[in-house]
Amino acid sequence: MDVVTAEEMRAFDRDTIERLGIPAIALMENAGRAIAEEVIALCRRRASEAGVPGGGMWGAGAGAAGGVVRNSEAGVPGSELGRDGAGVVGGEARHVGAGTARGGVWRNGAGISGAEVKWEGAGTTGGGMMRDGAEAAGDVAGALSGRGAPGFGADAAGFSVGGDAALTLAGAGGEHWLVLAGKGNNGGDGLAAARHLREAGIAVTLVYAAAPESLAGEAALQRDAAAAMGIPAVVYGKDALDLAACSGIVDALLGTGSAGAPRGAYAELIAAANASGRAIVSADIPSGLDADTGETHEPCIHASVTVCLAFLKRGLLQYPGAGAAGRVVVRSIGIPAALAREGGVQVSLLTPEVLTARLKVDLARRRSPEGHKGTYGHVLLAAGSLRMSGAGLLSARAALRAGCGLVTWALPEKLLPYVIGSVPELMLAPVTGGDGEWNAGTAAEVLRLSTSRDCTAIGPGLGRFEGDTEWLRRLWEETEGPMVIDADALNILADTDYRSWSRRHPVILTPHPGEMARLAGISTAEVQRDRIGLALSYAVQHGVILVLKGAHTVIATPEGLAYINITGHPGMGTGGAGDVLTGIISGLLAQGLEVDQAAAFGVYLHGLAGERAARKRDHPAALIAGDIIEAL
Ligand SMILES: NC(=O)C1=CN([C@@H]2O[C@H](COP(=O)(O)OP(=O)(O)OC[C@H]3O[C@@H](n4cnc5c(N)ncnc54)[C@H](O)[C@@H]3O)[C@@H](O)[C@H]2O)[C@H](O)CC1
Ligand SMILES: [K+]
Repeated sequence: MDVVTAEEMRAFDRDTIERLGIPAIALMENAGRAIAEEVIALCRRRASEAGVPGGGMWGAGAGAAGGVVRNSEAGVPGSELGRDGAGVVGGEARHVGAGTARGGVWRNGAGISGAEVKWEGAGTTGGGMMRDGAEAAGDVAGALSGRGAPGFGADAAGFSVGGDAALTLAGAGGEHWLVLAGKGNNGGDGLAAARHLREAGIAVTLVYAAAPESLAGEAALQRDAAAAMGIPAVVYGKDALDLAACSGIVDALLGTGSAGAPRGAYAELIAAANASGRAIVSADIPSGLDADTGETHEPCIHASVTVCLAFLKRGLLQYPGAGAAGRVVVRSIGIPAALAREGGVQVSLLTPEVLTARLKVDLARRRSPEGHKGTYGHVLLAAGSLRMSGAGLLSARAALRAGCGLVTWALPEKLLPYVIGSVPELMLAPVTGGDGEWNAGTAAEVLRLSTSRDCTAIGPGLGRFEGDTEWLRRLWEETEGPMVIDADALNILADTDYRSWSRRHPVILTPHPGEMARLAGISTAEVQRDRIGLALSYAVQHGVILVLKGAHTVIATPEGLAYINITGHPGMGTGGAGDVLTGIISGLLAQGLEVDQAAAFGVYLHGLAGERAARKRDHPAALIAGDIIEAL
């Protein structure tokens, strides 16, 4: 799945309209439908969670034709809102109960609109106007003939008609949604959605953030269509408004055209929507979110669901924005996905499909029946010190669990007696250093060890020592095979300009935000401000694979590509989890994966193992790094 910036989004929008000839209004209609479908899906989920039969919050029977539906459960008068000003003034909300007869061209079950209605079973196809929405979720033929829905056997001779299930909500009569509409196209999306919600029998009131006459282009067209349908509307600041007096809110205030912190009415509506306690469905992005960096301005919508249009936006994957979006659903609106590939989009969500199709990773990690430990490679690990011996053990064990054949752990000789037998599968290579700490004189020994290993990992529990920069430079320039640099080895790099160092084999750096801050010479807060942007620029400038750890780890490559991982668990914020990741990545490298494959797949597996390990604990806080290894 591609991940885009606001600018890329606008370019693909323009290309679709101008080159492919798809009218902008068509895209907006599709956006509106997608938003409405997700609102209806939320209503269904909410109703089923409330244990209300019939799929609707109030049950199919409650939707009496045109009747006033009171939703006593939520303490919110259902349809009275638009009638007597208990909530929203400015026109009456027309309440189309589920039972109200009205025509409507049915869409096929897949929810794909089309002029033709597909007749299941009868084998014939043809257009047709069908009865109202009461039977929408059921089977019209069955209802018409009074018999049950056609199954097999005696009833098979009849035919059935599927309805537009995605835009139908049993018990819709009790729902009343407010659509907060900005004056841009995000607002236009919301206005289009309002019509579809009305079609589903849901009462809707539009809340314009700006004077409706200030809308232009497609948004103005949507405004007029909504008015022509008699959808009630109020203007913020002119009409009385109580955002809590509804059953849900569509946030269509600001989208990718937003700049800076929300201002004026927009800011006030965002704050009021958050304060309402009502479920909020955001169009494209939560209003107040920076679509590129994930920065949340003050105020920013906290959505239950974000219906992201066409392509996933970078800001929805980066905290704090990722924490404001709720459940993110990416919906196609008619902009071809291929435009992202053709347009050179750099960032992908790290999914199994991306691992397979773009990184060519064999997720099954198939093994030859003739394989032996030599087949699966040999990791050299230069790590551990008297006070941090565990880091070496964790990395070494993780490499073995990741599937490599052999691991040699080079460690200060004084540690040896204490770790012998800790991991029987591990080979130990003591290097000289009397006091249990590393020293600059060990570079030659590590280099000698590296000549017969497939990759080298340096850093976990290493500590700092006199001459460590020159020590690392020798290893950087002279070790064979790919190298993984972590922990204190990263701090050594941060203290020097290593871009002058020569390197024949690729390098993976695995900093957490604090180590990244030191590497980039900025504050940790600045690192977190735009993780994707920073990781990409650093990886390209320094010619390394950069694994910027944290919630939604970013894997960036020297070629300017990035993958965003979303496996993992907050319980993984525990000492040693990074050492485990270093081991996993090294173990994959030893098995012959390329550096980008090993980094991305290693992060992905590390996160999955963390999720699995957390589930095994009574509380995820009890998760420790070793649990992650055992869950691989
Ligand atoms: N593929 C697409 O790009 C599609 C986009 N769609 C929707 O359109 C919006 C982007 O619309 P745009 O008109 O560019 O801007 P916005 O609607 O996001 O709002 C900008 C609007 O608000 C004013 N404004 C900007 N910043 C602020 C602020 N900080 N405070 C207050 N007001 C602000 C500004 O003056 C503009 O008037 C995209 O997100 C999609 O939802 C369609 O779906 C079609 C395809
Ligand atoms: K929005």
